[in-house]
Amino acid sequence: MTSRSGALRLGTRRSLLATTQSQLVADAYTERTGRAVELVGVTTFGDVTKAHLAQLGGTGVFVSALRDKLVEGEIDFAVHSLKDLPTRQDPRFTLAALPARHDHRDALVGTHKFADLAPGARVGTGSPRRVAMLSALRPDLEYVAIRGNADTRIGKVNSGELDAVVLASAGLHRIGRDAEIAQIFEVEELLPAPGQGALAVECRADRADVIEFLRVLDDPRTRSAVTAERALLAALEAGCAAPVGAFAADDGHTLNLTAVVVSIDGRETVRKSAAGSPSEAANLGRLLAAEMIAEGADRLMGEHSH
Ligand SMILES: NCc1[nH]cc(CCC(=O)O)c1CC(=O)O
Repeated sequence: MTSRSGALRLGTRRSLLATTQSQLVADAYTERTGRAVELVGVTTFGDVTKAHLAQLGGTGVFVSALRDKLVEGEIDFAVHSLKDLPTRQDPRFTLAALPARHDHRDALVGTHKFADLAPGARVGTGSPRRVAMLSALRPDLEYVAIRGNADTRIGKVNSGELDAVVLASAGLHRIGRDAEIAQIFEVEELLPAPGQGALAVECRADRADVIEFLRVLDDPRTRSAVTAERALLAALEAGCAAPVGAFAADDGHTLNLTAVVVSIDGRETVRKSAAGSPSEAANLGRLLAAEMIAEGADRLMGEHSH
């Protein structure tokens, strides 16, 4: 509450996805509390050097620039894509709210559905997880590593350089590009990244006042689901580039978690599900990870672990 107007200051990167996500959270906060939120643009090193860093394990660059502003007291909170946040908790910060997740799935952008792509068609994605799982379904397609924001990626389809690209459905909806979706993959076909589609509202752990204000944005069922997904990812000791998919859903009574680890060529898979109490979400994730490791999941991850 340190802006002159008394509004909470929300620091945001300047990309279209980041500003849209921040505005969504700001609007939800204002709607629920009647209080204003002031958006503060933060230019990060990662934004200046464009897409390259984001692929070189550089998502941390985006996160840490906003965290620096939290530490300096220039902003009160920040909104991240949860799947870009490292699973290792930094004790200086807390996830004050995990708003309701609306779509966790991956989407195919292009003119054809996945099954209708011609053999040899070129499908763009920068994610080893997506390549591994899609290769298992369609080993006859060519998977092309691509970088950059959604706009750049979709541009490669419109220019004819690629036949399709795979992106998170949630991001496409948020930036208003959902009309270009040819197909949404169900989790039986393509398990999303842990935390995909969820937003993380982060503030300093020592700001009890801000934590209290932001609590209204938290959705307990989303929190238990993504807690299980991220505990599993952490227990697998998988790096952000590892071919790990996970999805959990909390119906209010039971938390169901499904996870998969795929070898990079898509030929070998360890896929398992477990159910438990939402209050034991982290334990459920760790338990399932241990079972998957016992079945060889760590060997499949190979060079992509850590
Ligand atoms: N890794 C980049 C990233 N981080 C969050 C999203 C989309 C929104 C989300 O998953 O919450 C994306 C793009 C994508 O994977 O298509």
